[in-house]
Amino acid sequence: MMLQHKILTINPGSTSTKIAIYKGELELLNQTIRHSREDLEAYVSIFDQLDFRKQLIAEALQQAGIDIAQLDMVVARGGLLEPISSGIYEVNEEMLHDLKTATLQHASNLGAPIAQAIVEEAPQKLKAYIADPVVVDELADVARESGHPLFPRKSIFHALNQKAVARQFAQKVGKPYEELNLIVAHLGGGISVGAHQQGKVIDVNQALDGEGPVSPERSGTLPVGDIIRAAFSGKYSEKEMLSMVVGEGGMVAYLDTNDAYQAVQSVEKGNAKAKHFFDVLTYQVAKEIGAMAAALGGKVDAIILTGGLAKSDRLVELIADRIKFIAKVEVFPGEDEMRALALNGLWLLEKKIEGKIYNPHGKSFEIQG
Ligand SMILES: Nc1ncnc2c1ncn2[C@@H]1O[C@H](COP(=O)(O)OP(=O)(O)OP(=O)(O)O)[C@@H](O)[C@H]1O
Ligand SMILES: CCCC(=O)O
Repeated sequence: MMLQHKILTINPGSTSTKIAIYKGELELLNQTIRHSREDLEAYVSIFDQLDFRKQLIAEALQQAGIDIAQLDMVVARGGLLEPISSGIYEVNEEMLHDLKTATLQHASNLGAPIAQAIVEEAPQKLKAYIADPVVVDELADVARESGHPLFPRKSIFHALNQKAVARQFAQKVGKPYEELNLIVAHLGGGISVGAHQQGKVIDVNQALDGEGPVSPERSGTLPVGDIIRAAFSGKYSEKEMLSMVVGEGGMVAYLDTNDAYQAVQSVEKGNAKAKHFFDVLTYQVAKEIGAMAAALGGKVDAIILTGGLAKSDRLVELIADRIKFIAKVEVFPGEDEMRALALNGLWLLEKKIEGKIYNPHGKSFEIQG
């Protein structure tokens, strides 16, 4: 029987806020509200954009004829919280506090507070949730150390899309996700490569500002001694150094664009610089996949390529040629984070999964109903 729950999903990004409405698994609305650089520059911190973005969502819903009184749930993308296990979490005071005071700024920090503000305005009893935020942490103990006890590794990656495509693959091959060993490479503005061992991401590069392959907007792993010397050279401010790592690193630094689609097109037209960059990017992605194959002890059922860059046959081929000796390569081009949020909400409403409580000072507890 088709269930008819209505769910609003919200995904705040650096230059846009995406919203979608699902009725059961059916998508009724999927809209990207774009924010100009000038609009966002008016706000000192990402959190200051809360009312601005919430208001735009309210207007978009009104224009689409969606009444929040008809919603059964609001699910948003989670932000840079304390490390937590995979799942769907009800928005609570601790979560809102941690997001407001988060050291790392990321637009997804706005997901929970926007969702909460919307449910508070609803005439009916309505709850706000986040699902599989970027801080999902299932690292194996051996994967937690870096090379210095002061700097343990962190699990920050595209958990929402990685888990969603891994589950889609599992469904396709008719096996539970929890029985498969998969390597998932999310190739977007940032790149994360995760080792999924029987349903847990036991190792993954810290894709926000720490490790991994070069990507369209991020530098990935950099030679740390050279970075320290540059930071203390007096030539650069902290802000400039950080933007070399995220925002103005990677392809932006090499090719002066964050548009990988256009850059790949220019390779077809003979742009040697762009060709070299993508040879490097695909080489580094393949190396990271090799590392994750070792993390899985060589037992790999499949390698999944996903994200915006996986829409390019050229890039997929360059990566696949180097790693197909490990396992078969599956491609899930683009990302479907809105659907992944909605499905988490649906599974909760249908009681197929249980909601969790965000409580960073203890464990996550299952809640009733
Ligand atoms: N057909 C294509 N070929 C190559 N690159 C593409 C193609 N389509 C989109 N892209 C590129 O994919 C990138 C965006 O990917 P995606 O939408 O997964 O990233 P994002 O959501 O902005 O960031 P992130 O995935 O890190 O959250 C852009 O650089 C875009 O130009
Ligand atoms: C790794 C953090 C998620 C993102 O790139 O947006």
